[in-house]
Amino acid sequence: MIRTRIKYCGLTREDDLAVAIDCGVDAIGFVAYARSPRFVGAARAAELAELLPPFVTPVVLFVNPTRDEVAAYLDLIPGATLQFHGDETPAECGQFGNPWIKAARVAADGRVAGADCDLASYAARYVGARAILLDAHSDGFGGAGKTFDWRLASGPLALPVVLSGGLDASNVGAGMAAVTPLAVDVSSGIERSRGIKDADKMRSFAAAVRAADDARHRA
Ligand SMILES: O=C(O)c1ccccc1N[C@@H]1O[C@H](COP(=O)(O)O)[C@@H](O)[C@H]1O
Repeated sequence: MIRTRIKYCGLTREDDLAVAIDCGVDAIGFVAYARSPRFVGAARAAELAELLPPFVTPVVLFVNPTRDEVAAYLDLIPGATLQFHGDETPAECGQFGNPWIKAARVAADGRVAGADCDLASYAARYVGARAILLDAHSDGFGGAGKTFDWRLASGPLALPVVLSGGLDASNVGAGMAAVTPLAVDVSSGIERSRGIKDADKMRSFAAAVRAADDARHRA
């Protein structure tokens, strides 16, 4: 039985990274969106990525970047997976040759914000992605700590699902039961303040994911 992968996103500090690694996470996200309070520049992201052990994937998160912005991160972290949260086209996401993930901002009516289609059509459109990341529609482009109606994501999609948006230790098990994602991704729910992670919350979140996996395997 495959265990649910865990990605912690928006890390900015070495101490937080050490705890995340100790939690056994599979991926760490660095935010390359300059308007985010979790923003880290390419050099700082590379410094942090250097500390990752083998088999923990660095992910760099963009919102409508220029080609040069992405290239600046890839120069320093060539093996990074790219995560796109804006209105990037499939061709724009795929042009770097790196693995990439496309975020869908799910609105209350099941439509994908900025795309005027439902989730199934959106996933089919981005079929070159490694996965579709589901986040709640919010005023910004994501990372708002807001959940969406998980029932909207219970049907089959053309891509593996990364469940995200307002997850924390108290609700991630329910989200996993509703969506059966490949992975879960969290930022706000493991923070003390924007960009500053909380060790206890990181540990509780990982434990909650493991407990939900164990419960599913026993059922
Ligand atoms: O983290 C940010 O500031 C951010 C900015 C712009 C787009 C996405 C962003 N974060 C990602 O959003 C999801 C959900 O985050 P949360 O757990 O609800 O805070 C996650 O993938 C973040 O990495």
